Amino acid sequence: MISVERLTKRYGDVPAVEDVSFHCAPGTVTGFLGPNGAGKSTTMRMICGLTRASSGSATVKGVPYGRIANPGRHVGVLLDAAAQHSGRTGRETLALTAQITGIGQDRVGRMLDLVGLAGKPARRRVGGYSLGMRQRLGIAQALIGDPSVLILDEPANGLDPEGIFWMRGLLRDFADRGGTVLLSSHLLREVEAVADRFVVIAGGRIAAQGSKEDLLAAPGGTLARGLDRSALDAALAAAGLRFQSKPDGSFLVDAPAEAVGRAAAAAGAVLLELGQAGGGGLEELFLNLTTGARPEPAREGVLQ
Ligand SMILES: Nc1ncnc2c1ncn2[C@@H]1O[C@H](COP(=O)(O)OP(=O)(O)OP(=O)(O)O)[C@@H](O)[C@H]1O
Repeated sequence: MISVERLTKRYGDVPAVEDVSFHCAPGTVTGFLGPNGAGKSTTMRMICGLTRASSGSATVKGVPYGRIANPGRHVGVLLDAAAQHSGRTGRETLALTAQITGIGQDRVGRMLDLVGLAGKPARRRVGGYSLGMRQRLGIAQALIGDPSVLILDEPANGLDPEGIFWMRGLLRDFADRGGTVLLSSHLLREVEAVADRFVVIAGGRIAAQGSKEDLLAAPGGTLARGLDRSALDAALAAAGLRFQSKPDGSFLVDAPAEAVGRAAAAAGAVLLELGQAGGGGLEELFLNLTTGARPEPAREGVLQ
């Protein structure tokens, strides 16, 4: 469990994070989303005790991170894959982490296997690693202590499509076995594919949070487009349906798709498109929430 309560960070007069609260439960992957400079990394750093909060608090498994004895056994953290020591090999890096964490060295080989760095890559110096390889090594470091919580800042950065697919499976499996995952990413489709909950932050404030189902649920209504705009307009009106026309020539109808289809059929209006409105997924949600003005404080599960 990760609990963040009214976390705030100011750099001088500039607020980087303001009044941010959310919870990540065991068995779930929480996608932490926001545009550049939104405050994701600062929030994650505060959770991990690397940046001191101006106010508010964060706990992991009920205690502040800094008070967890041997945190690597409980919380796997990957905040900056580029920060690894470039002179050590991948295997040496993991061996050192295992030693510090008090983990048997046998787990080093298992983790290298798991992240796809076994063999020759493990013997190479990290300085010669690609960003994707560093991310894999960072994930191995995060997992080596067999933690129940993972905090990962942009772990998919630099991974190729196969790597992203692999990581998605790894995180899903981790959560399905009862683990807690907090994951920030710019790769919206990847987050959409793996996360159960989203926390969206913009301008340092929570713009929305809730379950995937709640946040991505269509606002209701049916989107319809006809071959002849005025014919469909007349058909919808004749059926007594409430609707509004959109600038692109389609109609947003306050009725199920079947009713719209029947209205069009009854009037002989040819339909080119008929579907649920608002199916733009996470990308549309993200853009709606984060484009433009600084949002006001949000309520749980409610979009601003
Ligand atoms: N050490 C610092 N000193 C001053 N301002 C900072 C510092 N660290 C972060 N900031 C500012 O705080 C705000 C939030 O930054 P943060 O790195 O947390 O955003 P982010 O959501 O992680 O962005 P990105 O997606 O680009 O990594 C930004 O305006 C940033 O410039």
